[in-house]
Amino acid sequence: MTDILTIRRPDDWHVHLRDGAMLEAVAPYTARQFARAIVMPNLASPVTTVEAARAYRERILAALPEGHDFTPLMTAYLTDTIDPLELAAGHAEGILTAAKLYPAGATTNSDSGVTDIRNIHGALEQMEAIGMPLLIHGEVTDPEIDIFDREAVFIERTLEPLVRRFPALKIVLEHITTADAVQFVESAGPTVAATITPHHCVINRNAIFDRGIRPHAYCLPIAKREKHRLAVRAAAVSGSAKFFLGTDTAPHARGDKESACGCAGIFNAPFALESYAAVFDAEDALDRLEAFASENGPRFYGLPLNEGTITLRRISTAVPEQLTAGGTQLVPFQAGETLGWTFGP
Ligand SMILES: NC(=O)N[C@@H](CC(=O)O)C(=O)O
Ligand SMILES: [Zn+2]
Ligand SMILES: [Zn+2]
Repeated sequence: MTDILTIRRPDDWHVHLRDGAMLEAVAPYTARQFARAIVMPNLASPVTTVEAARAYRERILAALPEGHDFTPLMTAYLTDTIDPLELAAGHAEGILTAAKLYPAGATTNSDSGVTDIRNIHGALEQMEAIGMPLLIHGEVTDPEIDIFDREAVFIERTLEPLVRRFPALKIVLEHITTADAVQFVESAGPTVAATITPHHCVINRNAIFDRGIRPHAYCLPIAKREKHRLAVRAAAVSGSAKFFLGTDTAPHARGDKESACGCAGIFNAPFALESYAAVFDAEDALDRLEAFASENGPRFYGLPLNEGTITLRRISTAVPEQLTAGGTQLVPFQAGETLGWTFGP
């Protein structure tokens, strides 16, 4: 039995660091466990320009603890009117690592997102030409489509045609939640990959309605039925280079979650590696955690692997019921549970 697991320093390929007081409250958690993170651009005022990304990166760096060793990798928020040359300039300068497609209305702060994929064909052509990855929140927004089917229908209606039209475009289907997504990514060519969250490996949709309504288990894409959780979890631990770590840590203040119209998002940054380690351990796949957490992502993005290591020890960690930072109350994923692993440098 493995009790001490030392792996190359990992990265988080999907995080929401927010802004202002919330940024200061949450950034240290991600910086504690990860060397780099792909930072989502869905701020209240979305990050749509190189200047906005540069300024946001500065605010993130200013929010980090003294002596940190963390690099935020910035993304641009695609809109119907995004300028392809802005993306190219930001990518060439090393400010914009990737660009993010939010179908308008699909999730938190997506109102300025894309209303019709044809509106960004010019941007996608540009990105394909320069090797800039496209990151996708893959859900249709058609209100006729059942919320539990929105990812599968997006794959069929939008993603399949997109991959055919832009065969060289690097695409990351973010936070996959269905067997359909796993199957699509596995059967696609090497330009298509996916991130997997800890929560979609751990909970199915029953968790949202466990003896009452559970706002802290609500996120988008919403957790699906058990067979989908098992497929996503199997993909994460499979060893396939197409799947890598992206927590989708998405903090909202406790009061905004526990509300008549609660916000979507699960805050898992504080114990993300402990959560993933428990999953890989239960699947007898601890030997594959390093590839998932530290190798597959940078290889797909074409970035160097990190130097240095982190260590996970088989020592239990009690996840607190609540965390308070700078007056903000946050409920972490798996609050009140005990995880079998502890992260350390
Ligand atoms: N995942 C979520 O439920 N919420 C994210 C947005 C997103 O990643 O879709 C957020 O920004 O709150
Ligand atoms: Zn999303
Ligand atoms: Zn997200």
